[in-house]
Amino acid sequence: TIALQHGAHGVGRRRDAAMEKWRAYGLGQFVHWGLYSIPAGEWNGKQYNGAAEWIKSWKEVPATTYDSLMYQFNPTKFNAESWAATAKQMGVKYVTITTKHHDGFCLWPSKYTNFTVANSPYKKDIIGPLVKAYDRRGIDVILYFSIMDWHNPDWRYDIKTREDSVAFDRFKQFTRNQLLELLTLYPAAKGLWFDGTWDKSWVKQAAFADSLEKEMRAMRPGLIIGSRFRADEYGKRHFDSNGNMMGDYEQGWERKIPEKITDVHGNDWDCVMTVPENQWGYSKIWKGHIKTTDELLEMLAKCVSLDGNFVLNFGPKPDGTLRTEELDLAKGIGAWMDTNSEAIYNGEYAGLVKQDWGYYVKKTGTNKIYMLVFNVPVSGALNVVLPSRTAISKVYDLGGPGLSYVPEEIGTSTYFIHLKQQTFKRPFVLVLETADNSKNSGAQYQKAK
Ligand SMILES: Cc1ccc([C@@H]2N[C@@H](C)[C@@H](O)[C@H]2O)cc1
Repeated sequence: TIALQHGAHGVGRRRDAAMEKWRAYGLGQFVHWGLYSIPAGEWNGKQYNGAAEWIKSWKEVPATTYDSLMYQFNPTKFNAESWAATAKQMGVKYVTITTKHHDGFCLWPSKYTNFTVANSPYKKDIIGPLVKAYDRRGIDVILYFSIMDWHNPDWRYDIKTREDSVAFDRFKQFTRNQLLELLTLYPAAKGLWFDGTWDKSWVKQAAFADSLEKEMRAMRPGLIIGSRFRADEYGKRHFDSNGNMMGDYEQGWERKIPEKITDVHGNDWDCVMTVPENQWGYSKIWKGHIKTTDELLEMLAKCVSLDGNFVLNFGPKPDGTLRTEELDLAKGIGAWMDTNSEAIYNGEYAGLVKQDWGYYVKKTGTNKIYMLVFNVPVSGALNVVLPSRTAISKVYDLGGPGLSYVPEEIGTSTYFIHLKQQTFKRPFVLVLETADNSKNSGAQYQKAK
């Protein structure tokens, strides 16, 4: 291994209560809201074909004109309680909220810049009410913060000259000031979700970022920070020069999901996902495929089955309301979670052979296995292969307590669970209770004929 001053400071998973709680969340919500929500992907009647929250980077958009959107920010219908109630009904356990995106506009009244809600017609703090509304419903809050800040004249993409270095030193102090300000103003926040950290200017700040991370963790014991915040002294991001993960969980799964357990290297991780192909901020027109409730439920199941959390993005409208499509998805996911959330919360990788019918989830600390079924085979027989000397002692359906199943043993620790009905309208969950078979002779299952 290479001697590193600013590499990963912990190897393996954090075992403290705060991180164990994060690991158990299963389902989260992302909220992208800011000035970009006003143009919503359109400028002078032309469609921006990138992600709506990146419209300031479009050559058609003069930066100063974009920044004057601050004088239009007046979400008269914003109600933090209704956003949090929607999230609660959906069954999310944590929410990640943009405090400042790349454009530099702050949704809290920062005293380190004028480019904040305080100088908009709305005037009031947005972050405070959101933290309160979500937190009092038992939904933990994570604050999204973009290091890259297109509004701040001291921002640099790289540091080439003395002048760059002087300016960027000011920028680093500004960044530290804003982060300590956020932690001070919103002590209920459980973590920080960093973005905008890929440019050389920041990647070169291994020492500064490392000491800032230490300072923030000292200020807020248990604080959760992902792998995207800082690079090591060789510029390695997410995983340091010895291959150890930076931060507390892997933040690489943006709009993509790992295929198999070896893809996640035994680390914690979350997947952040958009409803359309690639829009985080509110976009008037959603082009391409819009994910359905069942698609999103399958993504959720896949993430939890591979030891991760699934975080679905909402892009509220400039008036502060949520768009219909997102409200409908929240309802659809919430309805499924009402019946099946037991298979999502406190779930982890079950270590069983993956089958075509769906995903296994093991309840942390138990021998309870959930089968989240998305693809019913024509045969109606769900194949289950358990570790040798393990038997199924009981199977039941989370959705219908009356329905029970008798597994047919077709080989050593290998079963078919025969489904009685043939049509299923919704994904469903079977619960397996397993027992050590080595001493068990009277297991309740049919011997193969
Ligand atoms: C190339 C790229 C950079 C930043 C992003 C930001 N990360 C997401 C979580 C959104 O905030 C998006 O704007 C997306 C793609």
